[in-house]
Amino acid sequence: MAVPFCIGKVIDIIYSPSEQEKMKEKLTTFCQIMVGVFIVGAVANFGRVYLMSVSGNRIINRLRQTLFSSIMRQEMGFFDKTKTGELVNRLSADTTLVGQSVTQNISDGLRAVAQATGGVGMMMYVSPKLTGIALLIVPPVSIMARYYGRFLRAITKDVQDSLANTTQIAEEKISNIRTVRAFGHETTEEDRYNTGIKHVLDLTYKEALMRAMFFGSVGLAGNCVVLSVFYYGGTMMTESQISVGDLSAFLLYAAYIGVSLGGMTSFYSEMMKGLGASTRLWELTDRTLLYQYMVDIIQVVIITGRYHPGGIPGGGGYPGGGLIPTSPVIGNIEFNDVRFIYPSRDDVVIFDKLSLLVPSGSITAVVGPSGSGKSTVGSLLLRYYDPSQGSVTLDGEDIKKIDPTWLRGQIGTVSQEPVLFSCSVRDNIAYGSQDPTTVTDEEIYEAAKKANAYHFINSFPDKFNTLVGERGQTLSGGQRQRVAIARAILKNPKILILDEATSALDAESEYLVHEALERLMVGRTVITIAHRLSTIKSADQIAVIDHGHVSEIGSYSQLMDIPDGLFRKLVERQTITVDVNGS
Ligand SMILES: Nc1ncnc2c1ncn2[C@@H]1O[C@H](COP(=O)(O)OP(=O)(O)OP(=O)(O)O)[C@@H](O)[C@H]1O
Repeated sequence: MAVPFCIGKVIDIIYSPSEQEKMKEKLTTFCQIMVGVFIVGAVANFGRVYLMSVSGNRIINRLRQTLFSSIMRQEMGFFDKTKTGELVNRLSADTTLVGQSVTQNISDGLRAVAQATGGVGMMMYVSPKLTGIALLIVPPVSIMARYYGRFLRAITKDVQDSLANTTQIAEEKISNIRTVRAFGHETTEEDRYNTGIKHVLDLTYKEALMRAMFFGSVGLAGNCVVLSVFYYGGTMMTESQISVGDLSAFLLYAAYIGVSLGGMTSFYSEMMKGLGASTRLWELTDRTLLYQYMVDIIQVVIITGRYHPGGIPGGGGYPGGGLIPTSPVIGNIEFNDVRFIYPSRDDVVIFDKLSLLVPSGSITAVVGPSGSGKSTVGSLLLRYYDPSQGSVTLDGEDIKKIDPTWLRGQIGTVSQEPVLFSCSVRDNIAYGSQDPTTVTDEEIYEAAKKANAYHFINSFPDKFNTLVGERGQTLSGGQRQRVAIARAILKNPKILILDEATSALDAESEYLVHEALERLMVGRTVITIAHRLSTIKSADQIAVIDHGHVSEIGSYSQLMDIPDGLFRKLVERQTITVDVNGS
């Protein structure tokens, strides 16, 4: 801010009637001062750019961490409603936009504000009268900025929402490219994506129009002010109210302010964009951090009568907190008059007064028509969801009171379509352990052997280091199942939930999977959602779920003896599959 002042002084020195030597001396002093000012300015600029970039990037980093950890802690109902692509977009695009607002923008904006404030101060010092004229720009620009800011904030929110939508389309279709291709819908999907992107483009056209109008108007207002200053300043100089040096300095300050006004305008618009984009981010982070946290804490206090500082139960999906039973798990599970409705579909009652006792160490086969709620039994036991009425108990303790992480640590699952992560076979098996980094190779091999997976893994060129591709798609269905079984074996849980694959594996694969499962089931409490007659026959009890409750329960022969029984009908209709070997 010293530069225009110094230049003004230099001009006055040049125009002042004094001796040449004295003038030279004064000039040298001023130039020396200016060199000093430039050096200080350069160092300050370096510090500003470097520190603001570093701190800004740290803010983005922290924002991403908070958002991801918030997503990880949401309840299952949230994931039923929210799409993956949208969340990925929030994590990448929205955080970047908010990040840009705080990095580059705050730094440039603060600089512009400081420059404008300093400039006005210096102008006041040089000529209060002319400053009064220059400041006439403030009211119209403020009014415009207010409306423009509101508009920009709203439209940025819309743009980010639309972008999240299109990312969602892309993510879903890319990750399921096989299905898209099998149905020959590549062009349909392209069109759908293009429609989404076109919507984003249309919104940005609107934004561009407003932005152009705003910038144009502010520029015009600025130029009018400069013109007025020229006019009045010129008049004042002819009347000797101001020196030529002061007028030059004043005009330079006005130019400085013009530049910083431009900076402030883009600072303001980027800030509004950042605020628009951040709306959804805060919604997501606050959802857990405040609302869910409070709800869960209150829930724990009501249920357990105690306050658990880390105590956020897992009905909300939140890991950690709740009671950790000190006695070893026996494995008695009981569903008592459970009523359950999925949060994302609140008009359909899935269970009403469902009661089921699963004794420790026994195998219970859950059967029933498709959509009757067999898999939901497992979801309730894992506390992905909580019943709205009734309770699920483990060894007599309501699982709502128990620390969900601990609870899930006692339960192993092998689902119909086991999901593997896109890492090595080894890492996928090690994922079964509470701390995958401490698992030894021997433990991995042992688990793979028990799961009948050792030989096929060793036949791969990279053996246990073979990468399985996204969701394990480079493995066959039977191989995926056996890796999932190895993972469950490594976990060594007291309780097992098996969701039998409905799609038939070939005889060899079927045999190997079946044998591995039999080995896995020994000495554990097992709930198996069974589709094959052989699994059902080997169960200690069979529970038939129909119309939201257990309609029949007993052994295979007991249920087959019920003349008009549902189980008998299911077997006769061959809804339950007879295995390849005829059992
Ligand atoms: N996350 C969810 N949100 C809303 N409704 C759901 C959800 N998951 C399942 N449902 C519904 O709940 C009902 C029971 O589903 P569930 O998967 O438990 O049935 P199932 O007996 O295991 O079916 P299948 O034998 O066909 O696998 C179905 O009507 C299903 O549409």
